[in-house]
Amino acid sequence: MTDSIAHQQQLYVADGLSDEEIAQQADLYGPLTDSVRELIEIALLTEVDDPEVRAAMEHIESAKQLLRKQMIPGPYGVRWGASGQKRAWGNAAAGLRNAIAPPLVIDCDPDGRASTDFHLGSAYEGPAGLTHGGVSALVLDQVLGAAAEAGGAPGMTGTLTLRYRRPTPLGALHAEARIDRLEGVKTIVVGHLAGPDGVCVEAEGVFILPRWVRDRNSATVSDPV
Ligand SMILES: CCCCCCCC(=O)SCCNC(=O)CCNC(=O)[C@H](O)C(C)(C)COP(=O)(O)OP(=O)(O)OC[C@H]1O[C@@H](n2cnc3c(N)ncnc32)[C@H](O)[C@@H]1OP(=O)(O)O
Repeated sequence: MTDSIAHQQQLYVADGLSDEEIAQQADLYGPLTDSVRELIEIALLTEVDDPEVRAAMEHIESAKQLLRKQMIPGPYGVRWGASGQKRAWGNAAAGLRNAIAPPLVIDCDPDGRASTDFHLGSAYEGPAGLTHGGVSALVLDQVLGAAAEAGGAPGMTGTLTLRYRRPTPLGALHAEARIDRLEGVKTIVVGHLAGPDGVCVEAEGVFILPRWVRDRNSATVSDPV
């Protein structure tokens, strides 16, 4: 086993938190994440002058010092509570504690479907006024992966194929995915990202449970994503 796989395995943790403790953490840190996300947008768009910018930076520096007093060594990893509730709170697309995540709140169906309605603000711009193509890929990777997981055939993304059919606006968007078929250890998922004028990006993903997960029986590390 390579060092990188061993390191990755250590980040799948059953920490035994109760649902109540998890809800308390979500209530505490979720609003912090929302606030930082809002700060990103404000920092991007503000046009205040030098004194206000300098004063704001001092406040931000104070906040950083407060929050740094006690830290996870990082990264967050994936954790399961006592009831089996999964927390991928560091996830770049959907993590409750990750301010760069849009965030996606994904509805999942055990028949292998997933969908999400979400909003992308100015921080996700690529071409002027439009969503960055890499952000579209991020969203679709996550939603397709969630469909694979929901259908009981999770995996890491082996291949993600995208067709950008029309520009994706910023603002209110929708993404959905479904398992198309299973081929041995591969789960093939199809989906799309749509704006108010229809489908903008079509996607097909091949999701594969890594060999090290396939080879071991431990329930605590049965889900690599
Ligand atoms: C709810 C959560 C949603 C999360 C969504 C987000 C998911 C992610 O972003 S994951 C991060 C991005 N992906 C990665 O970093 C993956 C990196 N790659 C790997 O870890 C490995 O190459 C992995 C797991 C894809 C395959 O490795 P391994 O399990 O050893 O494959 P291996 O046993 O050689 O091959 C198994 C089968 O898959 C096929 N295969 C292997 N790699 C790929 C690939 N990249 N694409 C397509 N097929 C592949 C093989 O041909 C073989 O097919 P068959 O059974 O028909 O002969």
